[in-house]
Amino acid sequence: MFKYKGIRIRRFHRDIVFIYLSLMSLPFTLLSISFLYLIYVRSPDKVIWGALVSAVFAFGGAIISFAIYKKSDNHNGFFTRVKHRQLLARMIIDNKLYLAKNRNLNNSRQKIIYFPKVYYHYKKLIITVRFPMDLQKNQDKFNRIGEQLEQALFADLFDIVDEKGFKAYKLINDPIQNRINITDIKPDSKKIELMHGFSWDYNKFPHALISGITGGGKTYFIQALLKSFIDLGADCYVCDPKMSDLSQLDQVPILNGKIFSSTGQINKCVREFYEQMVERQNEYKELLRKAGEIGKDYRSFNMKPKVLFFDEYVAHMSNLDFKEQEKILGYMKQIILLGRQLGFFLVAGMQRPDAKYFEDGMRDQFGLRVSLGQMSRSGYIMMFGESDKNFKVQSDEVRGWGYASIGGAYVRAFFAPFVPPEFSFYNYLLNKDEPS
Ligand SMILES: Nc1ncnc2c1ncn2[C@@H]1O[C@H](COP(=O)(O)OP(=O)(O)OP(=O)(O)O)[C@@H](O)[C@H]1O
Repeated sequence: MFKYKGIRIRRFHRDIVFIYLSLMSLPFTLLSISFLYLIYVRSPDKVIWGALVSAVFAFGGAIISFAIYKKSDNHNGFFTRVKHRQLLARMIIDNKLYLAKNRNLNNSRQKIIYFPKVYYHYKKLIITVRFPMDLQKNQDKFNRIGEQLEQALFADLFDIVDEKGFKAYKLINDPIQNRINITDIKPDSKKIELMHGFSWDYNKFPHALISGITGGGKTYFIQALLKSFIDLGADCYVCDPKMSDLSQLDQVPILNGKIFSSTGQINKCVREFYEQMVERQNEYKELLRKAGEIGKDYRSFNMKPKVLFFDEYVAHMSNLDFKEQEKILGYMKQIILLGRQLGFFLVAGMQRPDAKYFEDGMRDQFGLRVSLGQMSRSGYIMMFGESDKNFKVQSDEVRGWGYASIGGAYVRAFFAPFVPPEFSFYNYLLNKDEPS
């Protein structure tokens, strides 16, 4: 079946921006020339004045064209995409990724006999660049071109797909542009949008693991998830041993009595959350038996989701004695294992996912994994496993940035929903009705 691969990159694309600008200025230039010609024919004595007016008009046209170009060269505008094509053409030409031969023995000028079939495709914020796998001289280079593409296009590589005859690199253009505001998160029974074009299907990939250096934005991101689940009508519980901003939320009716900070309270909360899940499991089995169906989940029986937010999970665990640790770990494993179908979700925050408290492949069971702020290579490996991702650092001015992966897919650059200074989470929750 025919599949649209995108716009083929041609040699002339190396100057495509200039070509577009010239075409846009052309009407102005033609009008100027016509005007000058008219003056010359009708009043030759005013030709100097006419030339001046024409020049100003043509120059104005060039400026307008340039202004349109500048305006459209951001936010994934038309010229951003034109520029990408220019960059790709230049990359192919400057790196001699084509085949050429001398025109003849006496002429050292070269004739290109093979220009690779590279395609550029852009849809819904995603750039796909396809390189040919045609056994030509550069196939090896095209197999390892991801990092170069990221740098040239100023984009984040999030997937590489092998297609028939092509290798497709998928990138997000300047990912910070896809950042959303905390007030723009509109969760539904299927997903929570975390960035434009990046949503978390929490039923399919349940539980979230969030790590981050101090000041990386963990608490803010946990707040964004808490807000989303509360908006969904979920029953939320918060364990916050650090007594951060989250602890203050105990004052709002919707979270009253559901925020825990001391070691004893937190252990009790985890145990009770687990017990509620076991209770629901029995109820669910009964309902399922009556309905005589399989393959359903909590949503089929109008059960509301329940979410346990556990910040500083590792710090809390390291304060417990061995016996208590075993107990909490046991509850956590069960919640992770059975929670999806029953609508019991876990959002765990920590500085580093210490392997000691994530035994038996527990880490891989977290559907959403997010690291915030700059982490060490070993920290990234702990979060996402071994990957060839090129982890870059953002400027100090940007807060709440990091990397994310859903369902073990390719790790991608992430910007947590932006929380503007005027947004008061406390006031927002004050106006929320308690879940029935
Ligand atoms: N998503 C965001 N939107 C706006 N500002 C943010 C965001 N994330 C972080 N910040 C800024 O960074 C600061 C630190 O964020 P936060 O308190 O979430 O860090 P943290 O990782 O929880 O740190 P710690 O572990 O030390 O508490 C915030 O006070 C805020 O100014």
